[in-house]
Amino acid sequence: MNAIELRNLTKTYPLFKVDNVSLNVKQGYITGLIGPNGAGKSTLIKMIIGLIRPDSGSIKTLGNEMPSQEINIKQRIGIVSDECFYYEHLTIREMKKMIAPFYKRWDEKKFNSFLEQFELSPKKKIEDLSKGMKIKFSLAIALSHNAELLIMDEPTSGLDPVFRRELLDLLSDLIQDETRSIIFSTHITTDLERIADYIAFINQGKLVFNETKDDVLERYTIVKGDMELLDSDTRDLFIGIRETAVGFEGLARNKEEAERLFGSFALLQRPSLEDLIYFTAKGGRKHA
Ligand SMILES: Nc1ncnc2c1ncn2[C@@H]1O[C@H](COP(=O)(O)OP(=O)(O)OP(=O)(O)O)[C@@H](O)[C@H]1O
Repeated sequence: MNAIELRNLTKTYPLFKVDNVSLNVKQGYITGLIGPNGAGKSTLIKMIIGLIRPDSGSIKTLGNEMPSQEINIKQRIGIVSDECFYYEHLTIREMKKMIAPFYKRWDEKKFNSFLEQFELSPKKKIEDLSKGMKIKFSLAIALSHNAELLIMDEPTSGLDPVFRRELLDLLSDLIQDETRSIIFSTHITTDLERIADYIAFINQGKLVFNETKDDVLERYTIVKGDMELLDSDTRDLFIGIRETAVGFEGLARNKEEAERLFGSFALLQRPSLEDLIYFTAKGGRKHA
């Protein structure tokens, strides 16, 4: 089952295009959305939550089509973002009073207990909340109406390390019953290394891959070696290469082929998600 199904999604801006993206977000798992600055992550998320309309393509969320079944979808999803969708001059309590009646499955007790857990005073005005507090507030709202799908745009970027770790634990607990799903865009790739099951990688508006984290980190490899190992044939294996006075370091698209080509002459290491973004962006820029 898929929590989200994107088919041939396209959105064209004067200087940028989300280009024919098809992507399944699996139900019961955490999918991390990664990519360099300006890759199109927020644009994609905004299309999923109905803030902007695609030029073409289709979006199905929890089995319902956007935009025709948007109201039904909004009942069942939670959106977490530091972009404020609230009235700044209201207090947390006043804002909650406006939001809660919209949700059929609103749980007041749960909301109050999240406010306590997140150390948010209901008397505080939205405009006086820090970036991290705004994320905590939108998280409390999202978790208090039993959302089946959480859509999170950089939820951990404004959080201190202690709460960030707590949030990641909370998200891991949430998906344990396998009915809930989370899509989570972030630049803090170590968060995804900790909790994501799937990684969807976007670069320059195109989907590069959407696979399990383990498959991704197994398939690619970092290669470190002397410059004389690089010729026109071996260079083809690399998505991106960083050359220095003493040698090179690159991301190879196929670990087995790198092992066959370089044998014991180079050092092969498991990449991090950050390596994937760094070398893909670097490779793209070099050949642009
Ligand atoms: N309303 C708009 N009009 C024109 N261009 C836009 C608009 N919104 C976004 N863009 C452009 O679309 C591109 C993708 O932006 P987007 O915010 O989706 O990227 P992102 O992957 O979320 O980046 P970041 O990691 O920096 O947040 C950027 O080049 C941006 O300038």
